Amino acid sequence: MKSPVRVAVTGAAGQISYSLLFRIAAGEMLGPDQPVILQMLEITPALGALKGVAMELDDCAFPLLAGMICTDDANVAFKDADYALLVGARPRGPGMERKDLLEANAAIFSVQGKAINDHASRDIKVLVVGNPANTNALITQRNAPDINPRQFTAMTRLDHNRALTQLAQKTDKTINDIKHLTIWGNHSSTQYPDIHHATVDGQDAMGLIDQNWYENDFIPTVQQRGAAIIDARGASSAASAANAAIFHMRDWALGTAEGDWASMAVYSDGSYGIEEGLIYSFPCVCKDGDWEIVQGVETNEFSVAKMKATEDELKQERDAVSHLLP
Ligand SMILES: NC(=O)C1=CN([C@@H]2O[C@H](COP(=O)(O)OP(=O)(O)OC[C@H]3O[C@@H](n4cnc5c(N)ncnc54)[C@H](O)[C@@H]3O)[C@@H](O)[C@H]2O)C=CC1
Ligand SMILES: O=C([O-])CC(=O)C(=O)O
Repeated sequence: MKSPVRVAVTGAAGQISYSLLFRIAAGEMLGPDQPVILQMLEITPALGALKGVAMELDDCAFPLLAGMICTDDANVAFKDADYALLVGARPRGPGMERKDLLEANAAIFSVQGKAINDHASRDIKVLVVGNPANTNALITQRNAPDINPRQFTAMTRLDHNRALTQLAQKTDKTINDIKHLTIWGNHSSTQYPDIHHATVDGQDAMGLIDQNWYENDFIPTVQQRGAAIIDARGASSAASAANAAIFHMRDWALGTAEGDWASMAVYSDGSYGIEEGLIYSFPCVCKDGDWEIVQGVETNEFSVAKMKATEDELKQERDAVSHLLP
């Protein structure tokens, strides 16, 4: 058995964490031979509810759960953390865009970035889930100047998974038949779900569907899926978001599937002409605990326009929080 690693989870008494924590403790994120210590952060009024979650974790008797910390102090939650999942933030309601949450949520991430900088493991891997996720990840990263910016990522895996299922259902195949699908850009309604390189059971995806379905059905369905869940459920997606967080971290730590890639919002190095330093979703391959942006993916005029539109939105979001970016 390996020695335990420390996993910090914020918003630990919220609805996403109620799915997430149990799967981390069951070994679904870091593997069946990796014990974990859960370091759970909440705001003070939610500490009672968090205690209840910790009691349930106890009652699961997970063999891999090597310890738990419940706290309302970010400096304690991130102490020596090897992984951090930043979930704690307000969710949107009907009729809102995710960027409408910037004002309510952005300050959380500057505080937590500083706490990570001062207390976490120098090798920490950070995933930001709380919305607007890409810009919150940027705020976190910029407030943690002593840590390599590559270690701060945001979640577009839920969008990736949504796109897989839409394409599988349309082509009457399973998600296991699909490879090389990409979500570019922001986790927002400007994201660009791209299937130009995707294959379905070895066949070119674009040859199996028509352009009208792609542009007017598939793309808007994936872009608006979060809002559709809010309308249907009366609350934003939780179990599917937790699942995507598990997949993102699992792939980052243990590697992406052979012969495929995953969508991850990562620190742009200028690839595909995207401004350096933005947290932008790219096709990524992970190996040995590190990610790499897949290079050489061809982009036509349609794709370039969509990639640029979502980049422009990220620049606007960044400019709106410039006071939080040291
Ligand atoms: N990136 C993505 O694909 C997705 C992102 N989200 C986002 O995830 C976030 C959380 O969603 P839910 O769990 O449904 O919300 P929730 O409201 O059920 O839980 C959020 C929790 O965070 C806590 N919290 C607030 N401020 C905090 C702070 N400073 N430190 C620690 N904890 C804090 C709250 O007390 C609450 O318990 C939302 O911003 C939501 O929009 C949701 C689905 C998908
Ligand atoms: O739509 C929302 O506000 C929650 C979310 O990010 C998603 O489900 O993708």
